[in-house]
This record gives sequence, structure tokens and C-alpha cells, in this order.
Amino acid sequence: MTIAKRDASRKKLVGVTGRDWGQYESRGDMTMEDIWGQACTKLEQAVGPNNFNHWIKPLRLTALEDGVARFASPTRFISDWVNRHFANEIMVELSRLGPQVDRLRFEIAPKGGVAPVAAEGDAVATTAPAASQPAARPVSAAKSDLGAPLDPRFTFSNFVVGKPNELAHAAARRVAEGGPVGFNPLFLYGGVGLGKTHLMHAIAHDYQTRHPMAQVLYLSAEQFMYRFVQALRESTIMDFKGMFRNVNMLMVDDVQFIAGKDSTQEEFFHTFNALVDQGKQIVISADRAPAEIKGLEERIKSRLSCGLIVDLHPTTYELRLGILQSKTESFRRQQPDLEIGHGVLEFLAHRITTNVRVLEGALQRLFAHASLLRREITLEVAQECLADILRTNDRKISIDDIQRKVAEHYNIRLADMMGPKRARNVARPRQIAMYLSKQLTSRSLPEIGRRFGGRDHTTIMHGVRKIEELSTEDTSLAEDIAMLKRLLEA
Ligand SMILES: Nc1ncnc2c1ncn2[C@@H]1O[C@H](COP(=O)(O)OP(=O)(O)OP(=O)(O)O)[C@@H](O)[C@H]1O
Repeated sequence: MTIAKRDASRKKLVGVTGRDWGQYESRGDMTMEDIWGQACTKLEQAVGPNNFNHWIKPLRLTALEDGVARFASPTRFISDWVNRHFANEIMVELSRLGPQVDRLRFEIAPKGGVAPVAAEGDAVATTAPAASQPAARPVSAAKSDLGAPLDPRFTFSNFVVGKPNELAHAAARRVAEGGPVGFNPLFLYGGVGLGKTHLMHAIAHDYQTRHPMAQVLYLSAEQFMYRFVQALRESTIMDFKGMFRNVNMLMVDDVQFIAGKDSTQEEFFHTFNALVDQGKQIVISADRAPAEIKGLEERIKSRLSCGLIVDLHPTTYELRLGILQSKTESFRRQQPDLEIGHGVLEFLAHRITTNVRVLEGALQRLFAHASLLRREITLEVAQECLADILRTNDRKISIDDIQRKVAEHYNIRLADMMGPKRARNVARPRQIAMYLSKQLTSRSLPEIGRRFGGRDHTTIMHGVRKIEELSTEDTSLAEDIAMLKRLLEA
């Protein structure tokens, strides 16, 4: 720190009246940097190292005056996020070191020593707003207000990579680096709770860290629709268009939501084209591949298919175990005396196969149980505590079950499900089994294709559609299918 800066920091302190600042000043050893350094040590413990490194570390305390702590922040995105999520922690820690701090003010100052410039509408936080003051929210209605907040836990470092998600992870990493990327958009799809949202947030965090001045907009397709309808209602559609078209990266989660919503699709299409034309990166997620989303306009499907489409496959035992181990390790960091009996994680990875969210929920329940009752988590404790989740997973229907039941019902060989025969008496039951696999399991079309003798996902899609069509006309087929479903779900 230069002498000039040190003096400047001191000057701020001189302006502060109050017990502790006076003390520090008289000791002559506290600059803004010193104060912030001390607060940061506590803040890192309070919010965890990930949150701290991402959000709080980039800030610089520039002044403390009249209960207001002023910060220089490299981006508005960071200041808005800090303001929404960590304002209280920061105010508490700063107040511990001196007089009460009850407001935070942020100025946007890009890294590299440029003096802070007042942002158009500083982000303001206050613990107890005076009657005349606005509520504790960012004053600015800038782009970050359009999007959804990012979950600070969803980072690349917390994402466990295995065979089922390695391609999606590699593509996400590539997009997060920025620069020219060979695929636009990146389209991530897969069943419920397999990590699509986690990867999107990880891209946003990483990209934002590498490009602090860039505008990243993450939101769900549902939010896109609400923002659009609101803009129409309030006659601010030009602002809406301007804001969406000016971001550096647009990320839309669960795009299947806009299927069948004509004007939203129209607007999405134009936004999409405008950004791609400007070379801005788009990341989209959905529960299925573009071609499978019913009610989505063909032109959107075709645009979405222009980039890289990556499927997050259902988890394998190894991936589930890896995720459980990683989550247990991070829990142990907070509670080092946590004891997990031999084979418990393996048991969970083996028995809970639906999706990662359920797996995580089960683990959290076990941890809560163990810390409240101060008991070791043994296999018996796990079985007792998770009885309901384990029962639900027991009822899970597999593609094998479906193939076997359908083959029995139509009196064909099980091998014919996988084989090449095209005769109708074999091909139709096979299509019924494909249809039931899509309906009753969370497997993706490519995964189902692999289980039907390595068929392509388009063949499965054709089979599923054929049965959907036929069963609306053919009541005996519809009854057969209903009966097979009942048998499988029994
Ligand atoms: N590979 C992974 N490593 C670590 N955590 C994971 C992984 N995959 C999923 N998770 C965790 O599982 C939970 C569900 O993931 P996420 O919300 O990303 O799923 P999703 O695919 O977006 O689901 P949905 O279709 O319901 O929106 C999250 O808490 C996420 O952190």
C-alpha cells in the first residue's frame, strides 16, 4: 500500500467518531485495509471459504463514515449479490470492530487500481432503514434484477464428475472459460436432479470470476416469460429487449416451460438470434432433447440444435458414491466429530438411485439425525431413519422389468426386445416397451436406446410417438398398456 493510500484510509478513520475507531486511531495501526482484513478473517468463517472467495474477497473497503461502510466492487453483479446475501454478516463483523455499521454502499471499481466510480444507483443495504429510506434492496433495477440469484454452493469445485456427466462437465468448463467457443448454444438436458442447474450456476460463477465486467444473466424459462409479460403490461418492452440483448452470456433453465406459449417463444427466438448474431454465449437446459419438447416451435428446436446438445445420463453407482463422499467431507468440515459407520455410504449409493437431489436429502437427514441425537450413523440407523426414502426407491421400475413383463404378455422372447426383428408381432411389443420405459422411468431416450440393443434415440422417439398415436385410436391397445402399467407399478 502506498503512503498516499494509507493516509487516505486514515483520513476516513479520523472522520469517524466513536469508541473503538478512536482507540484504533490512537494506536495508529489501523487502516481501512487492516480493518477489512480483520473482518474478512471472521467473514470467511461465517460464510464459508467458497462464498468468501467468490463474493466477499473481491471487495475493498474504502470508507467508514456515519454508520455507512463503503466498498469498491469489481462488478455490480458482485455488489448486488453481496448486498442480498451477506450484508448482515458484513455489518455485524464491521460493527464488532468499531462503531455500529448499519448500511453498506458499493461503488463499481474494476480491478486494476482504477478509482471507484459511483455506479448509477449504488447498491445499498441497511439493517434498520429509517422511515424515509428505501427498503434493503439494490436501488438499481439493472440486469441482475432480471435474473435469478445463483446458488453459491453450485460451483465446479463442488461438482463430482463421473462417466454419466463427464461430457456435460467438460462442455460447461469450456463455456465458462469464455472466448470463442465452437458451440452456441450449449444445450444441457437430462432427468430430474441430475445436475443441470448446478452446472449452469457453476458456469456463471466461473465465467463471472474470469470476466468480472461481463454481464451474465441466468434465469428460468418461467421467469423469462414473467419478465416478458410484465414488460408488455408496463409498456417497457423496448427496455426488456435492450436488457436481454446486452448481456454477455444468457442462461435459460428448464426451457421446456415455454413450449406452447406462442408469444414468449417468439420473443425468446428473437432474443436468441440477436445474441448468437453478436457472438454472445447462450446456455440452455431442459428435461429432454430439443426435438423431444412437444409444443416448441420447429424454428426454435432447429436453433437449439445448432450448438452442442449434451445429455446428463442417470447416475451410476460410482458417481453416486463419489457425490456422497464429497458431501460427507464437506459436512465433516463443519462437524469434525461426525461418525459414519462402515458401508453406510455404499449402502445409500446402492439403494437410492432415483436422482442426486433425493440422495442429498437422505444424507442431510442422516447428518441431522446424527448431530441431534449425537449418535454414530450405522447401517441400522440409516435404514431406520431413511425407511420412507428406501421404500420409494424399492418401487422403482427398471427397463429390464418392463422388457420382461411386456415380452411375457405378448409371448415373445426377451432377446427380441434387443434384437433386430422387424415383424410386427415383435416390433409392436418392443415399441410398447420403449413407450413404457419413457413413461415409467427417468431414463433419457439415448439411455433407453442403449438398453434396446443399442438403438438410436430417434428410433425410440419414433416408437414412443407411434404408441401414443395408436393408443388414442385403438382401445384394446390402450387397455393392454394400462394393464401393463398397473402390473409394473404394483
Ligand atoms: N455431479 C454432482 N455433484 C455434486 N452435486 C450434484 C451433482 N449432480 C447433482 N448434484 C446436486 O443435486 C441437486 C440437484 O441438482 P440440480 O438442481 O442441478 O438438478 P437439475 O438437473 O437441474 O434438476 P431439475 O430437472 O429438477 O431442475 C443439487 O443440490 C446439486 O448440487
